[in-house]
Amino acid sequence: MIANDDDFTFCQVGVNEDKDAIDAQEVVENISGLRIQDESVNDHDSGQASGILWNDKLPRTTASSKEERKGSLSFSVIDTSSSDKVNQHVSQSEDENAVSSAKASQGQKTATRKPAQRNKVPFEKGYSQMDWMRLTRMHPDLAGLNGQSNRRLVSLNEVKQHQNEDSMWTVLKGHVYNIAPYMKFHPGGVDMLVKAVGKDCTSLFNKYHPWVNAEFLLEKCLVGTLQDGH
Ligand code: HEM
Repeated sequence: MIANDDDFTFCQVGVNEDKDAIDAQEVVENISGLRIQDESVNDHDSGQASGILWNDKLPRTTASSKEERKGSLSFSVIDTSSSDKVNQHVSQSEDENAVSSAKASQGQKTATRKPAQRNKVPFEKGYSQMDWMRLTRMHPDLAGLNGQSNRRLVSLNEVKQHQNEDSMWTVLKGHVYNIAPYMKFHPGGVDMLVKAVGKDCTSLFNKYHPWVNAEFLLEKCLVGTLQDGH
């Protein structure tokens, strides 16, 4: 039954071991900060919530030092793919659940791994990711469209012209967003996000966090689609 134990290691947080798998899963889905790996929305949500919980106090570091730390891990996954995120989350919940039980099976590799240090900045009061989600629900025009359609084609030249306080446009994966409203909510900090303004930030975005579901996060900031060939 070791294999079964491994399958549900992170489900055991606060869960009676006698419960069957379905019960355990229900409980896990109700615990804030634990990830739910099958749904992109929840994936994104949990990534944010747990990220806030874990890393507020960590100092900001450069991308290269982040890589060094990752390289120093006994774990062989280096890139920041979604599966890496899953392991970080599992690792965290297992830490909280006294990993020191020292099971040595292969599936427990993640349990002994310390969560990677991250470059997150503490969010200001009122600027948590939950606050952002609330704002996206309540605000009538985050993109600043003033009635214009967000289905129009936008040239890169036009993107470059929007670099002021209220209107900061960027291109991400072919979509044009006004990220001005998101600035203070960005968990990586304003200083980082400001680098995206007026240009295509796709490669920067993918460098730091390819797992982030920006299509969902910035849905209400959509201004248009980047015109082919600018
Ligand atoms: C344009 C859309 C962007 C969105 C929606 C976005 C969103 C996010 C989110 C949700 C996180 C938290 C990730 C997590 O907890 O796993 C994050 C962290 C971060 N972001 Fe962004 N971001 C964007 C662009 C950028 C850009 C262009 C840069 C770099 C120039 C950047 C740098 C960072 C850094 C350094 C972190 C902290 C990384 C970490 O937690 O390890 N972001 N961002």
